[in-house]
Amino acid sequence: MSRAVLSLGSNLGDRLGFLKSVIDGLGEAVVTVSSVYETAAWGVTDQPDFLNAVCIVDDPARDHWAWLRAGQALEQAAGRVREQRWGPRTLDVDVVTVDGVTSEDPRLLLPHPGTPDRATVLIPWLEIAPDAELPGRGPIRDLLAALPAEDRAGVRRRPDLRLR
Ligand SMILES: Nc1ncnc2c1ncn2[C@@H]1O[C@H](COP(=O)(O)OP(=O)(O)OP(=O)(O)O)[C@@H](O)[C@H]1O
Ligand SMILES: Nc1nc2c(c(=O)[nH]1)N=C(CO)CN2
Repeated sequence: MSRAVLSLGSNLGDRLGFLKSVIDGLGEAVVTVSSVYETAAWGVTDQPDFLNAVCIVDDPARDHWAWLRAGQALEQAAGRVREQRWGPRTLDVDVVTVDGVTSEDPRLLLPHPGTPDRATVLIPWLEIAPDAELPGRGPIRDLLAALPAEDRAGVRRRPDLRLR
């Protein structure tokens, strides 16, 4: 299967540049890119704001593992150092869904299990795919509506920042 939803995040260094490196690096595989959002950190809240975005990618030559590897290679290229769980990072690329694939392998959980709880993923994804459903969980607009209002309020669109 070839079509995937990727979530991008950065809260260290050249945040916009790191998000752009994903769009540039994946090149023609990128179908749709959301706006950039400035978001309050969840998980570990005592860290700088993130820039987050979501993109839809499609490449018949790539399976779900290839999307994970592509994301990890881009994280490496951005100089990402794995330190604290949910801590600051130059670039995070999560595979949110891959069409037709569910996986319980801890190296690649699909759909990404954090998705229903993360306004930082659901808001940009809803922007580019208003009718999207999270496999097994229903429409993403319903998942977003079920989140606390303060989670949604922490995600602010930045129309002045563009990925392409
Ligand atoms: N759907 C997925 N997308 C990306 N990585 C995944 C996925 N499922 C499992 N992983 C695994 O998660 C591991 C840790 O990823 P990472 O350090 O980016 O976690 P995190 O971003 O801190 O937390 P979270 O995964 O909750 O967003 C990776 O080594 C990867 O193999
Ligand atoms: N706002 C926001 N907070 C986070 C994010 C993120 O992408 N955006 N990613 C994390 C680890 O994956 C931890 N916290």
